[in-house]
Parts: sequence; structure tokens; C-alpha cells
Amino acid sequence: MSRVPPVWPPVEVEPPQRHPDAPEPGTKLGPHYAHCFGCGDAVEHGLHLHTVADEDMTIRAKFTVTEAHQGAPGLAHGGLLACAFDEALGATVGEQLRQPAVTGRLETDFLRPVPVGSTLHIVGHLDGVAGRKVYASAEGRLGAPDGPVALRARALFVTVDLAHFVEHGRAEDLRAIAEDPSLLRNRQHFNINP
Ligand SMILES: CCCCCCCC/C=C\CCCCCCCC(=O)SCCNC(=O)CCNC(=O)[C@H](O)C(C)(C)COP(=O)(O)OP(=O)(O)OC[C@H]1O[C@@H](n2cnc3c(N)ncnc32)[C@H](O)[C@@H]1OP(=O)(O)O
Repeated sequence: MSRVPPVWPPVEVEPPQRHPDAPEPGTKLGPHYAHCFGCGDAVEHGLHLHTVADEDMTIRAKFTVTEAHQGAPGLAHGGLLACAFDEALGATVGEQLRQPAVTGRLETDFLRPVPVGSTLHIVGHLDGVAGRKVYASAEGRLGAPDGPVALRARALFVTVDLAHFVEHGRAEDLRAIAEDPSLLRNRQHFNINP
């Protein structure tokens, strides 16, 4: 099977501009929403992705595969691995641009099986911006930051305004957040991204 990658980004892009309030390299980012399956503390069997801002439009993330994440016996489910990349790429885009954005398209190459108990080290990079379209890519290495590459992913995020979440979200969840903003991360900007 040919694995020649298509041209990336697929359209002409501008270099991304880091927002003045983007976290400094080395900042631990923490969950953006307690009930987020990718990063939230309140989700017992969630992925609990931990992310750290890095230099040069990059985010580093770690995800440890548990029993609850299996597809085949002892191996991570591919859909959950794609979820980990959605989360890491979403953080790459949202944190650097400090603007809400949702996943429009996500493609994932699975190069090696990922066993239960192993940790995936993901590096996400913001590749370019074309109007509301934001392109980002990531690589996941097994067991260590310099371990073998297990996955690669590329995504298109589309920037949206806050009305997206008000219009499409559930009223009771929005009310709960209004009553207890600590459900979202308590930073200078609140993180409404899904
Ligand atoms: C003060 C705030 C600060 C914030 C800071 C944040 C820090 C955050 C930290 C942490 C981040 C969190 C991490 C979360 C990670 C998880 C993210 C998810 O899983 S998101 C859930 C899944 N995704 C959806 O639910 C989207 C569902 N889709 C939609 O709502 C719409 O389709 C949407 C918004 C994507 C586009 O709809 P339209 O009507 O607004 O715009 P149209 O014109 O259709 O698209 C815009 C452009 O994008 C292209 N486009 C859209 N989808 C495409 C696709 N699938 N493939 C190719 N192009 C696509 C279109 O062709 C168009 O391009 P042309 O401008 O014409 O060149």
C-alpha cells in the first residue's frame, strides 16, 4: 500500500500568529473542561490527556492507555487513539490562537499497535491558517518522547464564535457552567472549546 502523504496543508496558508495571551512554553495546560472525554478530570475512564505548551507553535501531550481503552485484547482502540489526537490537536490550535475552533476533519495513520499500559507521547504542531480554516498535525511516539512513531494525524479545525456552543450545546450544561465556572478551567480566558 502506498503511504505517500498528500500535500499538507492542502491549501495555501498563512503562518499562524501566536496570540499574545498564548501560554508560555513549559506551561502545563490542564483540562479545558472537567467533563471533556479527552482531558477532563471528572470522566472516570476518559483519556486524561496532559498537555504542555512548547516552543514554535507546538503542544506536547501524554496519554496512558488503560484497560478501559481496549479494542482488541490488550491493545488500544483506534477510535480512542484518534480521540487523543483530536484533543491534542484541538489544544494545539485553541491554545496558540486563543480562539474557539472545532474539528472539521481529522485523518489518522496507525503505524503500530498501542498496548494497554503504554504511554503515547504526542507532539502537535500548528501548521497554518487560511481564513477560518486552521491546519494542524501531530505525531505520537510509543513509551518515550523519542520512542517509535505509532500514529500520525492531520486535522482541519474551523474557528467558530461562542454562539456555536450556545446554539448547539445543551441548555442545562450551559446553565451548570454559568453556575459553576470552575467546570471550565479557571484561567484568564475561559475555555469553552468542546
Ligand atoms: C475566549 C475563548 C478562548 C478559547 C481558547 C481555547 C483553548 C482550548 C484548549 C483546548 C481545546 C479543546 C480541545 C478540544 C478538541 C476536540 C475538538 C472537537 O472534537 S470539536 C467537536 C467535533 N466537531 C464538530 O462538532 C464540528 C461540527 N461541524 C460544524 O459545526 C460545522 O460543519 C463547521 C463549524 C466545522 C463548519 O461550518 P460553517 O457553516 O461554520 O462553515 P463552512 O463554510 O461549512 O466551513 C468553513 C470552511 O471550512 C471548510 N470545511 C469545513 N469542513 C470541512 C471538511 N470536513 N473538510 C474540508 N473542508 C472543510 C469549508 O469548505 C469552508 O471552507 P472555505 O472557507 O469555503 O474555503
